[in-house]
Amino acid sequence: MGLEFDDAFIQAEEHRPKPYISEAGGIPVIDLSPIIAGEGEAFSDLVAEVGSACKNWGFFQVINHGIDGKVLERIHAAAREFFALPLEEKRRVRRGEDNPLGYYDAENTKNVRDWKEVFDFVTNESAELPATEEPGEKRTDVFWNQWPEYPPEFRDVCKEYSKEVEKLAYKLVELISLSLGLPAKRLSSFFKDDMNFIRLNHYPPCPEPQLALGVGRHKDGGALTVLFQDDVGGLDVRRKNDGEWVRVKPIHNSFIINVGDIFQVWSNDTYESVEHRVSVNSERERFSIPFFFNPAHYTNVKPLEELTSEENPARYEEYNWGQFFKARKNSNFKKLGKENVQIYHFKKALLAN
Ligand SMILES: O=C(O)CCC(=O)C(=O)O
Ligand SMILES: [Fe+2]
Repeated sequence: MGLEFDDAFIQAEEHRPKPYISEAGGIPVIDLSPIIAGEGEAFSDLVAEVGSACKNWGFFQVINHGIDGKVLERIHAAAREFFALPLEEKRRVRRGEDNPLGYYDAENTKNVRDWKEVFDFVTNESAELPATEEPGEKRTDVFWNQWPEYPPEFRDVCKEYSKEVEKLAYKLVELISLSLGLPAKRLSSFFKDDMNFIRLNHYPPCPEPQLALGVGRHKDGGALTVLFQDDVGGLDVRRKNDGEWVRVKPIHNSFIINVGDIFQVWSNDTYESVEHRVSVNSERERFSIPFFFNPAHYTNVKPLEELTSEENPARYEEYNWGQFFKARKNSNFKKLGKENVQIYHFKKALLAN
């Protein structure tokens, strides 16, 4: 394995995981089977359940989501085989300054190195980002997928997975829209030229699991995350009611869903993007696969008109999603020594009355 423990991985004392983290009283588990009917009492109950999970937790787990267990097995196996390759082989599809997609083993979250290696790809084969508005420079960035030669089925398996998970993400966005009192398809057009990407995460056993994290505490910047994890466990979510870290208990073939920053802004803080992190352990490697469901890069994000009023004015200034994404990507790549962009930077100073 390529990772060797050094000081770059050490979290400040207040951010280190406690030796024991409770799985009790964790995030809600929601049965999605009423989606098939799409109406009726069970469906309305489902919408209400999704709404209260988004409001109280920002996170929930779904079962009976309609994705065949074999699809999950195939992507899990492909990830396992890819990360087991020699480092030189993985580095043939390495992420670089000009293209942030592919293999990478030196990502920082909030300027501390994560104990993980990743492989990123976009679901649209390539993705375009808006021009950088720097003096003397007008450049459009294009990201493109870099597919490894081994395992040979890797690309097809990734494509199969992305198609399935994208369908699920659309359904979840519809449920969340309904839960906010909006028409089911209210948000669909934002995702027309989406900028979705999938990350394969591999967290090797860590010699110092009490000092490091697989991913440091953060909030997801996009609209919605649909995460598959294996049965090892390690995802910790900050519980809203008391600020405690709770471990998400793995449920075989389930997905973990969380609303990202964009939903927080669209819903004008009705739903909140919740902090989470990944703890590692010294014995077992862990795999996880987040799908980040994002609108088109040209989307300007702001609170939805239907959800604001004179009594509940918009709490955020509009911001451009593509620029936000790019700023985040750069700060993950480089140790910048400063805070990366956050949605509270767009929060309006509201006059108290
Ligand atoms: O591995 C996990 O469980 C979560 C990873 C994560 O939060 C992320 O990649 O944004
Ligand atoms: Fe995350």
